[in-house]
Amino acid sequence: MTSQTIPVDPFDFIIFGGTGDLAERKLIPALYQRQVAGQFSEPTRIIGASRTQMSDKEYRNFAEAAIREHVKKEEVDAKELKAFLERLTHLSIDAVSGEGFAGLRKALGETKRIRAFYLAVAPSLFGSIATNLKSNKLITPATRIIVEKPIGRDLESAMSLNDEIGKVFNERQIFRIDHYLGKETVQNLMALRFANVLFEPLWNATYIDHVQITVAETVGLEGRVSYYDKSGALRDMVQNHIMQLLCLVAMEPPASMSADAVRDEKLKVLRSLKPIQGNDVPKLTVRGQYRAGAAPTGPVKGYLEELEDDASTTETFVALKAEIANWRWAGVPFYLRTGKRLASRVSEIVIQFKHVPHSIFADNAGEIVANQLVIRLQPDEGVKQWLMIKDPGPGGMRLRHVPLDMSFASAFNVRNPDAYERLIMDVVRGNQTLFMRRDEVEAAWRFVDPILGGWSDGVQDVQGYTSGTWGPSGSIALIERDGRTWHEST
Ligand SMILES: NC(=O)C1=CN([C@@H]2O[C@H](COP(=O)(O)OP(=O)(O)OC[C@H]3O[C@@H](n4cnc5c(N)ncnc54)[C@H](OP(=O)(O)O)[C@@H]3O)[C@@H](O)[C@H]2O)C=CC1
Ligand SMILES: O=C1O[C@H](COP(=O)(O)O)[C@@H](O)[C@H](O)[C@H]1O
Repeated sequence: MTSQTIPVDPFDFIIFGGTGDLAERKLIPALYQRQVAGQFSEPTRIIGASRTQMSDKEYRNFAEAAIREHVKKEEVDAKELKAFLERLTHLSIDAVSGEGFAGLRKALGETKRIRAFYLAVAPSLFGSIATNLKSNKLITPATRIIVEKPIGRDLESAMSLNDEIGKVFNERQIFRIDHYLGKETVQNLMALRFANVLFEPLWNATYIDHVQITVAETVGLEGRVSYYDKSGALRDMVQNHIMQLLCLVAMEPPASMSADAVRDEKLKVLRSLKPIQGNDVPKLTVRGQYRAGAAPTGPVKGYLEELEDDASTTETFVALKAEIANWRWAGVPFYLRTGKRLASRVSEIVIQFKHVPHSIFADNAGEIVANQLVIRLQPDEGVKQWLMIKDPGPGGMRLRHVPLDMSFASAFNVRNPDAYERLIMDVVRGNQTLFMRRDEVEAAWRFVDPILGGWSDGVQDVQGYTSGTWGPSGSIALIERDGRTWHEST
């Protein structure tokens, strides 16, 4: 039996926003997959809550449609689907007026069972849901609350959101989701670093020239217009997902995999980031916005046309050069970039090692290319270590650059679970290792806030880039100024 199929204790899972987009596309399909994996014990129950009045039957129809739309056809099993749908009910609850919470109390009853409240609603509702849960005596010792990003739009709002939740729940009960931490390859990064003796001695400024983190998307707004235009790529992707990836690459070995051991080390990285502020903002950051062009799926509109507002300066692309001011990383740049409507969908981390200090080979042996480790997070998850070898054959000493290539799909013939599957089960198990602690979220905002401040001073224009390319020319200039180039992500 693998860890994916060890059953968890019975639990009650309540989704506030149970009829919303996140529930439909991610939460319900993820829960269904865990049913199929045999991870639920009886009597596990799932309650969708939202203001809309609907019968249990109507909610089950909604869930079935979500599963049929978002789970591969061959993974939908009639018997499992029926058993899963029987666990589902719907309650009409208004988070603001408090109407319906008494009904929730009645439905849950007096039980010691694990109780998880997933807040898949706008952050403005977090405080009133927490207060209503408390005043309706719905919080038991086995209660957990899961909150989605965005946790604030700057340090101040993040702190007040954390305060609101913290008035009702203690930190041990709060699970702040960053779904990137639930991705298989992101967890693999920890295995690669800390379960092999090979890399750790080289994992520092003596041997590493620089690090690149790319999270590139080909999609545009996907209907999330009003959220995205108020957010932009820095808040939407860098403050959370990319900062978390950077922490996992840069942190010291934690004492154990316990939640606080890992999170303490990540926090130290965030606190060691050199601030980017004032005159450094235009030098070290690039903001871009996509224009009309060709996506892999065909011609697409520009951001402003999609938005129907030609005054917006919201960035859909960010590149920045970060530095970590500590002994391990002093002088090693971390180049970060993310954007929508880019040339291909790829998320990867590139560790660029330094050149050998001296070549013993003749000039005609060919160039010695510095070693590179490429950790591909998605798609085609895997790890590629680029090495120099001798070209086979009798032609003398000719050097060749080749990859040691480990593709997870061909190495392990198993389904790659969605991040939400792993994270939801971790909530039930009470394991917070892959969830963000309050101080981490706030430290990430402390880094991001001065950049946002610099941008809002208007000294740095948003640069247009054609959809289907790798972003604005400023992004290429940012890294080429340092005599380096972006890894060609294909
Ligand atoms: N969608 C996504 O991919 C992602 C979303 N998120 C975050 O998750 C949260 C939910 O997003 P999303 O699902 O897209 O949002 P939607 O707008 O699609 O859904 C919102 C849900 O909240 C319910 N709701 C609204 N007001 C109330 C209320 N007063 N009381 C009770 N329920 C209410 C709605 O139902 P009803 O109107 O019937 O009450 C609906 O079920 C947001 O914070 C978002 O930023 C984070 C990452 C990704
Ligand atoms: O959190 C978010 O992530 C998605 C990208 O997630 P992925 O798992 O598909 O890589 C992004 O599209 C969205 O804008 C952002 O809110």
